[in-house]
Formats: sequence, C-alpha cells, structure tokens
Amino acid sequence: DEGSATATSQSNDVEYTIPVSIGTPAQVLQLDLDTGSSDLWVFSTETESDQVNGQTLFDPSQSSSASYMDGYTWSISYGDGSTSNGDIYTDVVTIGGITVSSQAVEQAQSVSATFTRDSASDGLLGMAFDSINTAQPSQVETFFDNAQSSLDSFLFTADLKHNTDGSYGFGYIDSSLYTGDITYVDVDNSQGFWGWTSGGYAVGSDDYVTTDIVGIADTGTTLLLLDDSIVEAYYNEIDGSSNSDTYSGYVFPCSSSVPSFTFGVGSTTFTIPSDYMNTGAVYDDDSTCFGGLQSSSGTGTNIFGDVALKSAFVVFSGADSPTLGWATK
Ligand SMILES: CN(C)c1ccc(C(=O)NN)cc1
Repeated sequence: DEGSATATSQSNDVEYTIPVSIGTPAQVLQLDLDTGSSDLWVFSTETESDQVNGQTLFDPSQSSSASYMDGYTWSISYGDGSTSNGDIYTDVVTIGGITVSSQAVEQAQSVSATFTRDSASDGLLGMAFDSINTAQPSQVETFFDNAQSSLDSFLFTADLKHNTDGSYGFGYIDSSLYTGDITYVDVDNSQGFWGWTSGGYAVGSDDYVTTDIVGIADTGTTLLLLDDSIVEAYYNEIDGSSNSDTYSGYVFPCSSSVPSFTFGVGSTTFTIPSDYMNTGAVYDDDSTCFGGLQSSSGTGTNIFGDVALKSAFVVFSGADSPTLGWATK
C-alpha cells in the first residue's frame, strides 16, 4: 500500500499534525507525527479532566474493536521536560489510507501542562525505533513497524512547509514533491532515534566549516538545536542578539537582518532560508524576535527539528540498516 496525509502546520510551524483514524466506528484525532519518540499516545476519556483543554478525546468504550491490554502501562518524558503516562488498548488505526488492524494506542491518564496547553494536538504518533518505546511490562510497536508488511516500500517521507500545510507519505516516494536527486546518509539507530551526522555548516554567505555534527532528525521538535560553538557563531552575525534568560534562548531585535543557515548532507548541503531562522516575536514584546536556531546543551543531543526539516524533502527509510534521504524542493 501507499498513502499520504496532510501535515497541518499549527501556530506558525510550532508543530505539524495529521488526522489519525482510531477504532470502530472511526474516531479521528489530530496527532503530532514525531520521529523523535516511539509511543503512539492519545488524549482520552481517561485523561484527568483538569488536564484537558479542548483536545479531542479518544473513547475506547465507544469502539467495538478496542481491546484493553491488561497490566500494560506507559510513561514518557521528552527532551523539553514534558511528560505523559497511562494505560494501553489495541485498536484499528488508519493513517493516509494505511491500516494497522491491531495497533497499541496508549491512553493518557495524565499529561504535563505543556501538553494540556497544546490544544492543537490530541496526542503524539511516535515514528522513531521500537527500542525506545516506554510500554511496560514489555514494549509495543510503532505504527510504522506494524505497517511494514503492508507498505510497498518500508519508508515514510516528510514534506513539511513554512507557514502552510505539507504532507507525510507512507510506503512510497512522490517524485513530484522534490527536485534533483535524493542524497542518502546512514542512520545510527542505536539510541532509538533517526541519528545521523552532518558534515558541517555555514552562517549566511560565510565560508563553510567542515565539522561533524551528530544529531537526530526529529519532526516533533520545532527548532534546530546545535552545539553552543555553532550557535554563538550564528548570533555573532545578528545585530543586537543576546542569549536571554527571560526568554530562555537567543533573541534579537525584530528589525535586525538574519542570515540563512547551511548544513552538510553527505557530499551536498542544504540551506535554511533566513525567514525560517526567525520564529517571530516573543509572547510579551513584539519588537523582540526569537531565533529558529538554539543551543542543544539543554537536551544534550543536536536536533534537526522542523526549522531544518522544512527546508527539504526527507525520506525516513526503515530497513535493517536504516537511512535518511534528503532532497531539495
Ligand atoms: C509538549 N509537546 C507538544 C511536545 C511534543 C513533542 C516533543 C518532542 O520532544 N518530540 N520529539 C516534546 C513536547
């Protein structure tokens, strides 16, 4: 099978959600497809009511195909400190026309305030590797893994876009979505992520710096998070920029010009346009803008999040030796 789903940009590309159909009759939830985690979890009728804020709730009692996984629980924490936990049902799940008849659907019984505040997302669709799934007493498989036998090719693609809707493809590569060749790089999934190594970077039109940048491709992280040395070199080029305690990151006057950012992919490079590198004004001062590139020292892992991914057409190829493909668009 081959399928695709619209990736809806939420709140100026903070996250991208896709419609996911769960249960019989179908209950459709908007989930954040997240290549940086491996739990499929949903807001549910089991979620503490004071932690719900407009999200659509999955109701397993209304699904004739839901089956309780007795004794199973899950509990996850993300790089930004967000957490959620609960119990687990299996049910039929369909995404972009691809159906998994018995998918573990983790029910949130409790979520942290960051998830409560995120009213645009009814949960997460983890698409990293099974080794980091948090289910107990034994791990459950991702939708991608469960769908492998029905996908024409064992891969999914991400075509995320700036301030507009893009798409995720499942089981095939839509050649109309990119230009030129796809450059494939090796993936190190030993930590459960789509880990890869970029060969270097350039700030604006400055010289390219050859240096290995070991990171992960993470659709569930908004920003590009890199080593302090690179981040400092970047903000040195923006007048009036500073690393703000108030806003927990690099900010600059919205009137300042902002350079593009180039990163290496195999023997080629990708350039993130200047306007992707400015996420806009901070919440309480419309003359202060927040940068799309921030330090990775908080998470300890370099993360090629949406700011980087939306500059390319990206293939997540999940064979035994997984690879990442990158193409311009
Ligand atoms: C609070 N929310 C919506 C989050 C969504 C995704 C993540 C994440 O680290 N994904 N790789 C963290 C938090």
